[in-house]
Amino acid sequence: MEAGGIGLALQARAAGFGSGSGRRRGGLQAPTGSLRVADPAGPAVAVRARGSKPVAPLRLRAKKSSGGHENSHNSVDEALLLKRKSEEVLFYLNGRCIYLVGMMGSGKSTVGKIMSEVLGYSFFDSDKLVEQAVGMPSVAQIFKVHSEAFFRDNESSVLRDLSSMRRLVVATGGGAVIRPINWRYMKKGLSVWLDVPLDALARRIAKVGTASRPLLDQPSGDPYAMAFSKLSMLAQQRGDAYANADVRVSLEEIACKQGHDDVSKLTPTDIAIESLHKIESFVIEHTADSSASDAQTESQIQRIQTL
Ligand SMILES: Nc1ncnc2c1ncn2[C@@H]1O[C@H](COP(=O)(O)OP(=O)(O)O)[C@@H](O)[C@H]1O
Ligand SMILES: O=C(O)C1=C[C@@H](OP(=O)(O)O)[C@@H](O)[C@H](O)C1
Repeated sequence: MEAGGIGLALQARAAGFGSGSGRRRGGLQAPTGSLRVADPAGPAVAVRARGSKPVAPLRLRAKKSSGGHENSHNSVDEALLLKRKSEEVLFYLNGRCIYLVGMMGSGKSTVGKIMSEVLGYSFFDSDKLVEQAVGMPSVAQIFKVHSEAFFRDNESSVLRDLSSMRRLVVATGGGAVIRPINWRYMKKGLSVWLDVPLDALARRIAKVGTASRPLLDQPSGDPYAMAFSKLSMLAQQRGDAYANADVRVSLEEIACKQGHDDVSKLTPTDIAIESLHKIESFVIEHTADSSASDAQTESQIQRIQTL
């Protein structure tokens, strides 16, 4: 699927609104739904969950991204480096999707948009797709009106539907890594963990506020201290879940390579370049013997399932 020229219709019936044809999980009616890719060059491809009944499709234009960060390109050199790297990586990717994982505020959306732009991929933010599927304006409201479990069910449905598509960069929600089934979907493409120190995350979150992130939302207190303490707790609960990603992009490592130790000096473009570089190395290493690497991926998924 090429960026820009694709209309994406999200047909979804949210959990609890349906007639009982979906999976059951934890006492909830699991969501059913589908993402439909309508390619102007050909017929619409419907990827529908078995038993799901589509209702009024929501039209969602795959966004051609603009980077979205004031300081995304430091210099012409950086932009050229990014472009050159993306051209190399495209060859190896062969249409596979990229899933960005990482804690809240790690830059999945910001870096993901830059990557999608240079790769000519479409960008999707899975939180936004969940909001559309459920028909609510924000994740915060979904948590409040329904529950976290309801949100997670819908998140899994969105990832399942995305997993049958190609040429996407997907910014996943920070908690998508906790469900093994989501890894089965994400392993259809390449997953990239943006590993950002908690201190930097808390500083970013304190700057933008926590209203859109219900797990961090606090009515009072010092924004940085509250964000730091909640993020630390979540990081501990999530343990090694992020490390299931195919590649890890450590901001501390990038800063170190640049000869300093201040991750706040790194631009989203620096991080996008490093992500592409790591993806390239991973793919080269794992395509040497593709049948062996398929088996490796399957055994990795089995390990995740049994954790
Ligand atoms: N490299 C960076 N340096 C400084 N701020 C950043 C960087 N990357 C992202 N941000 C900012 O941090 C906040 C969270 O970024 P976002 O991309 O929304 O994270 P996520 O999608 O992982 O939750 C945003 O305000 C964004 O502008
Ligand atoms: O870490 C998490 O559990 C969550 C992260 C959020 O996404 P971002 O990582 O994009 O903020 C969003 O999915 C929800 O608030 C839960």
